[in-house]
Amino acid sequence: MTQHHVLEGDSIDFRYGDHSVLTGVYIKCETGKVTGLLGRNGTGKSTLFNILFGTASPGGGSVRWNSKYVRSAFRKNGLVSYMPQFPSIPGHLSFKKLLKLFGYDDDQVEEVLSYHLVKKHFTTRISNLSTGERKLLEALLLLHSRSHFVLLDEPFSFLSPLQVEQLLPVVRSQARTKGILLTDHRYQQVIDSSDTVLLLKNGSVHPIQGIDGLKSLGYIR
Ligand SMILES: Nc1ncnc2c1ncn2[C@@H]1O[C@H](COP(=O)(O)OP(=O)(O)OP(=O)(O)O)[C@@H](O)[C@H]1O
Repeated sequence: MTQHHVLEGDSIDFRYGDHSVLTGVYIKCETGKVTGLLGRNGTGKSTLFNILFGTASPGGGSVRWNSKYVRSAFRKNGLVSYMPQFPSIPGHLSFKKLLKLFGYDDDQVEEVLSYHLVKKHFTTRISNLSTGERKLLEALLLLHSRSHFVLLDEPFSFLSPLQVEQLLPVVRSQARTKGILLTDHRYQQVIDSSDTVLLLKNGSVHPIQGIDGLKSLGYIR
């Protein structure tokens, strides 16, 4: 049986100069679950992801893995993978070379090769793909990593409706063994794919129950 893991951000404060972005935020991500984070533009979702990943330091509060303080989560092998908002995989590589670079074993390579897009573009230079194709390949790459946690910043943006339909079941199936935290402006897809939905508003995180919850907090009309 797979061990249960929990990644938490607790009492997180973050500011850029005079601009307070996050105040006393608590967020939890656990293996076996998808946590969806919603929020309007500029509310601090990417900032929070960077703090959990360890590439930004909060002014206050802490990040914990299984109740133990963790300073730079990205430095811990196999702990957390992070897909930033904009495609970040190096353009001069092929997906095949990328898998080798990431140390994927034969089983992982076989898993990702089951996707039509991966098979079709296995040896294509990443720079020769469309933004949507790059984004989908990157999401598939991270979702099949051996990390306990996967953070996906806007995985559905740039994707066509069909690509979104392809990605959703992968998110769900990979959450059987991983903890997935995702944020996206396609709120219906976030609601559909998440076990827990949170809204970041005015620097704080609020638990949300479906569309009505989003309406009552003014995220949608
Ligand atoms: N380097 C920076 N210097 C100053 N302010 C910044 C910097 N980066 C981001 N901000 C501000 O911090 C706030 C949070 O930004 P962040 O990118 O985390 O928001 P977001 O919720 O991810 O937005 P979006 O949905 O548009 O991607 C915004 O108001 C933004 O203007």
